[in-house]
Formats: sequence, structure tokens, C-alpha cells
Amino acid sequence: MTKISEETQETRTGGLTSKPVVDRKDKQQKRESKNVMQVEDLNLWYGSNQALYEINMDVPEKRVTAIIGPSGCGKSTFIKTLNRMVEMVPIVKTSGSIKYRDQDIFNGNFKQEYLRTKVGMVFQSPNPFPKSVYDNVAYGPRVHGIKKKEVLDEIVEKSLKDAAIWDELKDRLDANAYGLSGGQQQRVCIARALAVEPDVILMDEPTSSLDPISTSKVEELVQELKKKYSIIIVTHNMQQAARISDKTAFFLNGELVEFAETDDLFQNPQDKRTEDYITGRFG
Ligand SMILES: Nc1ncnc2c1ncn2[C@@H]1O[C@H](COP(=O)(O)OP(=O)(O)OP(=O)(O)O)[C@@H](O)[C@H]1O
Repeated sequence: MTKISEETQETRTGGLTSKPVVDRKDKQQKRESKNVMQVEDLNLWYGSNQALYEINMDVPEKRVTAIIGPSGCGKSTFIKTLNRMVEMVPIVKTSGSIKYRDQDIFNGNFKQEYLRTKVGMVFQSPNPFPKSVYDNVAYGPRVHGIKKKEVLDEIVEKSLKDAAIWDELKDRLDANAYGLSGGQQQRVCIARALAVEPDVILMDEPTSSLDPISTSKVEELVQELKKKYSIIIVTHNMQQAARISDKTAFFLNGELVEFAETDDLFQNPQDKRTEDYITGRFG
């Protein structure tokens, strides 16, 4: 078995030029029922700097997909491309295709608001609004035109329950979310994402600012959430990827080097660069 290094470091490697993507499709297709998103030949540039190269990846439904790789390899850029948030940077250009449930998200007829509702996002640092817990969770549904108090009450309760924080906060719904612990804030942000009924949840290092107990609560929550949602999680922590994900994608220098069942990727990497990375030889 290949030994996973304890932690990744904040460095990049250079000069690795061999061909990308070892995708063990046979095994993959046997184990998977359906894909919720399909990425084909995706390239992305920030101005003249190319950040993603020919990415091909099927995102499985109701499973956890981890994205690992050294700092600057394109992990955040990649997941922000999945809900087109990356295009908030005006110099971004893309080529290739991304499908959400067989619809091309770059097609002009595909509404971006709909995409961002269906493909929700949770960020690295908890970012609640300076409002009550209730108003944070009710925010999205209100934007979508839901006004009735009974309906909002129901959504808030369900979302907080699904984010495994209802019991802790049910008597403090009027409290300002800023007064909560970091771990509680992050679960409120997850509840806020759930309140608009997403299908896919993108998580960009959601536990990197949390203590170990809050981290394990979020990790347990991810296991619960995958019963209903498809989750893509960027993590610097390979132990975390090994613990919570079903599939793992290893990115390096903007390339998807290897994408496989998590156990396979960590125990039997097919690409030398993956092996070097997970054993801590670089990055
Ligand atoms: N807004 C931006 N404008 C220009 N270049 C950017 C921008 N955001 C990211 N990049 C570049 O794109 C490349 C990929 O960055 P990205 O943040 O996606 O990597 P990452 O793997 O998520 O890194 P980290 O683990 O440090 O968060 C880097 O070279 C980075 O400098």
C-alpha cells in the first residue's frame, strides 16, 4: 500500500510534462450509477495565463468527489468553473464543455441564476451575513420570492436540520450569526446553501479554518449530505480526502493527472506524479 503523507505543503512543482488523466473508466462505470456533471476538454485562462488544461471529468451523483493537489494547481479555479462563478473575474476565458444534467451550462439559454441555485457553494472561511441565523437561511428562498412565514419557517428548520445544527440553534434563531463559533457559522452557511434546494454542493476547503471538533462535525455532515446531494470538495488535507470521499481527483499544474475511486488512488496510484504527491515527495 502506498503511504499517504500527513500533510501537503504550500509549494508547486515544475517541469512535469508527461500526459495527463488516468481515468479507470471500466471500474468506474461498474460502480457508478449516474453522473450529475460532465466536464469535457475544459481549458481556462486568466488573461494570457492558462490555469486549466484539457480537463475531462464526470462528477458522480450522490457521492463525494475530492479535489487534491498542491497550492496553485487549479483546484479552486476548477470548482468555481462548475457554477461559472470563476467568470466574475473579467479576464477569464474558457473553452470546452460542462454539462449539468445533460445541459450545456455555457449555452446562452442556460440561466446562470438557475445554475447557481442547483450548483451551490460553501467557501473556505464561513461567510454568514451580519443577520440572524433565521435570516441567513431564509435569504435565498426570499430572493426566490418566497414570502409566507410558515413556508420560510419550514425551510429554515429543514435546512438547519439537514446541516446538523438545528438542535444547537433552534432556540437561538434570532441570534446574530456572527456570534456563533466558526464551526457553527460554517454549518449555518451550509444550511443557507441547502435552503435553495441545490443538487450539487461545491465546497472549497470548508474545514481549513475550523478546529478538529468542528472539522469532524462537518466531515460527518458531508457523509449525511451525500445521501441527497452530489458533493465536490477541495481539500489540502489528504487524510481528509481519504476519510470522506468516494472518488478523488489529483490536479497538478492545471492538469487532471489522475481521477479514480479514492481507495484506488491512494493505495494504487497509476501515475508516478500522484504517487510522489500522496507519499509526500513533493507539494
Ligand atoms: N483571479 C485570478 N486572476 C489571475 N490568476 C488567478 C486568479 N485566481 C487564480 N489565478 C491563478 O490560477 C492558478 C490556479 O489557482 P487556484 O487558486 O485555482 O489554485 P488552487 O489549487 O486552488 O490553489 P490553493 O490551494 O492555494 O487555493 C494559479 O496560477 C493562480 O495564480
